[in-house]
Amino acid sequence: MIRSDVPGSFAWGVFHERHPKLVRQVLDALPYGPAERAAVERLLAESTGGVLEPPADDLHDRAEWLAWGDGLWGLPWGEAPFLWAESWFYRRLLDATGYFRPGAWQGIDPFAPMKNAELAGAVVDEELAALDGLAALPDAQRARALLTSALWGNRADLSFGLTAGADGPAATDLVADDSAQFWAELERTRGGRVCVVADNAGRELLPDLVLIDHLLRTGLAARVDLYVKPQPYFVSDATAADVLAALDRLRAAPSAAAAEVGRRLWRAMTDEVLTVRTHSFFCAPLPFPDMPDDLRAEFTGAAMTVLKGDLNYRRLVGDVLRPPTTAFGETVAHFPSSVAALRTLKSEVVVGLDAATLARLDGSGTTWRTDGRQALVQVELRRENS
Ligand SMILES: O=P(O)(O)OC[C@H]1O[C@](O)(CO)[C@@H](O)[C@@H]1O
Repeated sequence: MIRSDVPGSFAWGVFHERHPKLVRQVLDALPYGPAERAAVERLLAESTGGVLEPPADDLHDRAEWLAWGDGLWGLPWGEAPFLWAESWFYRRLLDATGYFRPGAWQGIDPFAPMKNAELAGAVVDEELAALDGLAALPDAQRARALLTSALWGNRADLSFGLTAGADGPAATDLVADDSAQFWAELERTRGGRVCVVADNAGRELLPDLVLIDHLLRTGLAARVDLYVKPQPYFVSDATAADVLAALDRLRAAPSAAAAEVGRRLWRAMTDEVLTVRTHSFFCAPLPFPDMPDDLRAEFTGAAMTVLKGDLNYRRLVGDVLRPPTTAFGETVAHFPSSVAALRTLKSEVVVGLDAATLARLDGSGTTWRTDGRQALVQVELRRENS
């Protein structure tokens, strides 16, 4: 299990380098009062040098967190599993900013200013304008381009931008590519239900929505269930409000093709062909094998579940350091439907690489596991359910 108590490690850097910058951004972006500011600063101090204080009495989800943290309360933060500690950090940040408490800040997404700025950027118009050029392409070629955009859209993650620099690294490599299998399976199950577990809002969610429109428009999916977070999480993770903002951005885009995608998706939502769904599990500090039965039942029978992004990947294959040549299928046998992971590599976890690729990456002298320059499309089929 990865922990964040080794100075210099990636996980240590997330708590000791990334979170302080994030906290500054949050406090600069909204005029929180002294009580919220002090609570956020206390959280930063606790999470970088203190112990895990048990949840306060007034937390509405106190009982769940007490149970999830059983055996961890009172330990230094770095001794908790990395994914657990990150998840608790974001839960506590919402508490500190008053997100759940009656008052002026209730329901205010502390990351909204960053998400809004990203969505408003001129670069988004440029990205959407590219859709006009894709319209004339044959379906298969357009499909490839849309999958690629959804995949690399994961690089636009705002949290990642905090350490990667404004432009981020260049997209250079696909370390595993099951995309042919992805399209072949969707063709085989044509007309089925596809689940998409979203990751980030803004520049990742836009290409995700365009891909969903393609699946619906071409009949590869008759229905799509789009899963988002029930509350702000990991900085840029998409909530239902972010889906609506992205839909508006598409509908109002100068690009005719993008605006048409927005209108089609709007209709798809009103017709319940596209449903936006959520579940408290998506903000729980748990891996997918521990998902509750009601959510498991929703994925069961889907023709395919597409899991976007790094965090979903960690929850899917486990936040542990396995030999990277471990078969992907071995790590996702717990999942109730066929799965496709679309992810750029932004944490140390990776499986399903072939030995030659691994040797090349290890010999490259780069921080390939975490620098976001590599991406993967990994598919595992569960045919008895489709
Ligand atoms: O947005 P993504 O692709 O899930 O990536 C978020 C990643 O950023 C990190 O939070 C690092 O801060 C990783 O722990 C996490 O996997």
